[in-house]
Amino acid sequence: MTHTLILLRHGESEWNAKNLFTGWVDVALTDKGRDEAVRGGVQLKEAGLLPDVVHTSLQRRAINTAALALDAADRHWIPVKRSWRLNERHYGALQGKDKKQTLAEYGEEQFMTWRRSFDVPPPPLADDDEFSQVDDPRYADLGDELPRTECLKDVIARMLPYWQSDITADLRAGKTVLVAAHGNSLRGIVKHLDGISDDDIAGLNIPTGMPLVYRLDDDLAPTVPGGEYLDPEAAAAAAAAVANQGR
Ligand SMILES: O=C(O)[C@@H](CO)OP(=O)(O)O
Repeated sequence: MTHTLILLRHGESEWNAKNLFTGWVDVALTDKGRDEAVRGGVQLKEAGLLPDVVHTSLQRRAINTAALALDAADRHWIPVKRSWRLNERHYGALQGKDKKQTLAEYGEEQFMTWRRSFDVPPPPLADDDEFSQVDDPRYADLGDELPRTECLKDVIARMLPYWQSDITADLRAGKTVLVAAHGNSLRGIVKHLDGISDDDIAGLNIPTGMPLVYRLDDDLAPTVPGGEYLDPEAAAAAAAAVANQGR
């Protein structure tokens, strides 16, 4: 039996458009981002890929992307499950900072270490920072698990328990599963699925609003490594633009 998993990064957010490090800051989609989400849903419908269940983060850019895409695919009625474990990587003290200015101030090596190294997190965000989540009611139950910064390794460590408990359960039950999440939480899922090395994952970027489809075998291993974008050319160009942010 083949299992179908669809990964969808949210459409362009207001801070993507402004080129700011975002992380756990709960910014909205832009008009372009909403259009991307609708287009992603139309593509799913045209390809006959109809989700039976959707998993999202607790952040409005992913939540609203899922709603818009599913509405466009006539699947707005399916069950929704949400978890903070699918949130974007917490970007620590970089949250709210301009990517171009950060590159100019700290140089290429430090900038790329913070953006794409596997195990070096940015400096932690202070609890009294305007972009902190310490008083956010949606994370009130997290206690000591509430991050102040994360590297990709940390994201994978907090994402995998949810992958194993909830997402794989739906896949094994034969459901077509949509995961609407974020650039770095989805990079974590892709790294896990494709067995990408800690070094090589630095070169993988996920574009906004473009469904990435994985067909998985009984061991939940991809039958096509890397999965398949429904519009591969547009996805490659958009992923290159993500890689070049700050330049
Ligand atoms: O700012 C962020 O939270 C992420 C995703 O937009 O950026 P980056 O691609 O630089 O990790």
